[in-house]
Amino acid sequence: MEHSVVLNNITKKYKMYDGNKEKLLDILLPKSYGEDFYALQNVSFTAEKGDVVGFIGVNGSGKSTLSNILAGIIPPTTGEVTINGKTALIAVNSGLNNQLTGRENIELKCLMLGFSKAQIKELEPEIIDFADIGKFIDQPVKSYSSGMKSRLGFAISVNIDPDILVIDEALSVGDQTFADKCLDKMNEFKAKGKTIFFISHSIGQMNRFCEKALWLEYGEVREFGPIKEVMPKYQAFLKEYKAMSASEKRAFKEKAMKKQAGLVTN
Ligand SMILES: Nc1ncnc2c1ncn2[C@@H]1O[C@H](COP(=O)(O)OP(=O)(O)OP(=O)(O)O)[C@@H](O)[C@H]1O
Repeated sequence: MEHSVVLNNITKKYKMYDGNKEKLLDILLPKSYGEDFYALQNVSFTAEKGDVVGFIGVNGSGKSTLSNILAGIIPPTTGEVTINGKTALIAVNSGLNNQLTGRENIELKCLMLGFSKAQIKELEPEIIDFADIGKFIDQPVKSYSSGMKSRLGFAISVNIDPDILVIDEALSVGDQTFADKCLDKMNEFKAKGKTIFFISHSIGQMNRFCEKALWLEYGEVREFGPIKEVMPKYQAFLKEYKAMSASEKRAFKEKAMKKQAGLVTN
């Protein structure tokens, strides 16, 4: 098997700001808390070429942070990331320059990836056709709806022929027709043996599309394995979590936040 992505002991640490989050921590952790916040802690896993991995976990567990690290958008604080191939991230509100028009964004992204002017000229109509956003292609991206941004982001990412595709909630905006078109393209990529990381709030979509699942719990890997084995455990956890009383939920969240603030290690 050929390794596509190897993550070794990845940690992503953020500094806490003076915003609501700090106030929330003040309420939950009145005694003391670190200034640091660990969005990811000691995350290690290997994905083989052709793996289709779903990231699962409750809100704030680190799925998008991990996607951004895989796509090279942000670096980890510590740990090693080995990526064999060209990665493309498809996410809502990510990777597009708001000041530039859609067409200029296409050109910029392609230039950054090392495409020649001639290659860009050839690719551009395909991307514009896939995005299907009409004359908005020559308007600045800041005037786009989130669905339009997602369409353009998806169109660019799938047409630059990446080896590794990271799809973060991109199908949750926009209409069903476009989502179906994207799913077709994703299945085409899967059939070609490309490596795919997929985040969706739809458990059905994850079960249908992914072969493996990485379950993140407040920044740590709780399980990684075949989705058929991991998803039922995650769903059992969700059921248990939903059945908790308000005080049990609070205790669970408090423990997680202390962990993420680096105050407890287990
Ligand atoms: N730039 C940042 N500065 C500080 N904290 C951040 C930053 N980005 C993310 N975080 C925090 O890191 C944690 C993980 O966030 P992330 O967006 O990766 O989670 P997620 O699993 O994708 O959540 P969701 O399902 O809600 O999208 C969250 O508590 C979030 O508030």
